[in-house]
Amino acid sequence: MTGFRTVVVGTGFIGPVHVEALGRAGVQVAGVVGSSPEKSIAASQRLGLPADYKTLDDVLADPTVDCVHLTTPNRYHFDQAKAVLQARKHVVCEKPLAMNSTESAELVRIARDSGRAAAVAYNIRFYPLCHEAAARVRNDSLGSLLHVTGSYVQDWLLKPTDFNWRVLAADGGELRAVADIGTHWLDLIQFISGRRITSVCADLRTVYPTRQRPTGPVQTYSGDTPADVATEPVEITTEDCGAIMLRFADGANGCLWVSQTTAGKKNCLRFELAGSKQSLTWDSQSPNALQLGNRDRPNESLVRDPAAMEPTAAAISSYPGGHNEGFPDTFKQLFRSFYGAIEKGILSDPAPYPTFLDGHHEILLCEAILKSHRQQRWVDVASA
Ligand SMILES: NC(=O)C1=CN([C@@H]2O[C@H](COP(=O)(O)OP(=O)(O)OC[C@H]3O[C@@H](n4cnc5c(N)ncnc54)[C@H](OP(=O)(O)O)[C@@H]3O)[C@@H](O)[C@H]2O)C=CC1
Ligand SMILES: O=C1CO[C@H](CO)[C@@H](O)[C@@H]1O
Repeated sequence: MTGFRTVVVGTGFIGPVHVEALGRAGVQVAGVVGSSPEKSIAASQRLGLPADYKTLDDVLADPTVDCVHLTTPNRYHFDQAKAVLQARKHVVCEKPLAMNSTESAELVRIARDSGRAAAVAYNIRFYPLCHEAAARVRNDSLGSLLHVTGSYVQDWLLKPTDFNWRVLAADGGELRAVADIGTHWLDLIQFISGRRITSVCADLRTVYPTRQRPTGPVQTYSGDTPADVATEPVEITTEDCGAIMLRFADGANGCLWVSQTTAGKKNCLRFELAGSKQSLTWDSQSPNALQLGNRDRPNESLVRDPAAMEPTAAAISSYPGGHNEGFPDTFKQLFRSFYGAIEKGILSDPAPYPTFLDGHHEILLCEAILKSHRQQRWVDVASA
């Protein structure tokens, strides 16, 4: 990638992942911005970057910055993405795109009017074998799609003393586990299957209606709250886990289980796509193998190898077979796809990366899921 200058806003868990991946994708990182000027300077020093920008306003005022990546907590995404686009810069926003569909619809409109590219960081699409699965659906290897099942489970919020801004509806949104990790699965499955989910039926559960909040800040995945840290009880309305039945546009159906309270599962997304000829099974904790399930011949395991994969999957695979690729590589590939599309003049849908329209669709899905849970019935997903 030549010529792009990008700034990353947010310096917690995923901000530095963006910084590293941008460097590996060949995009110049011009700086990082934290929640205060002091934190911006400290993070710049930590990451070995110039400390030219103390706030997002500094970044927006600089015409030499082409693009801004937003890796802040969910409640800031709308205002920050809007400001970036209105400053006529490209934007990559972390998921979920916004706190509700009024916000996400407005962002879609602003992005369209801006003539700038706008992506949501649904990075899991960019595991090469997820692109391989999508190509195999398109070339009819699976036959017609019958059903799709799977889960996304973690354990970092297993204890009532585990705390993070995500558990608060005001910071993360009314839905938590579903919006935070479930939407990765829902985005991925719709990308692979090439079909929209049209109706949902959900049953969600808040395992801990009260959690203990440390009186100081807590970073994502920071582990157990130390015993000597003072805490206060906080009422929790967001869900820890839940099941969602799904109907797809062409009649296929399926279900998703989401949980942030499954001991031993650190960050585990699994799917099984069942077609009339073959099934595909994948697990994010072993991302370099895709299982092909056959009825009349032995099952097969496709090990990630550019020489043996469909061209679209080989194109996002940097290393030969046997040289494992993982989570950080997905961001590199997503950013290559995003900046590569801008270089080709692709600034809106359809695009080879998840767009703000995809992000808006995920918010509409979340709203249908919450409504379905509250009313305990099937709910149609509103059209984007
Ligand atoms: N695609 C993926 O795989 C992942 C996506 N995410 C998404 O990324 C986002 C951030 O999550 P995560 O990194 O885990 O969160 P963290 O809490 O670890 O980090 C958030 C960062 O945002 C900074 N921040 C807060 N408010 C502002 C502000 N107004 N301006 C600038 N910076 C601010 C914080 O600074 P300070 O600490 O100084 O307050 C902190 O550096 C979320 O939307 C999340 O859903 C997260 C993880 C993985
Ligand atoms: O992919 C992810 C890994 O876990 C994080 C913490 O729950 C999520 O926010 C994130 O989207």
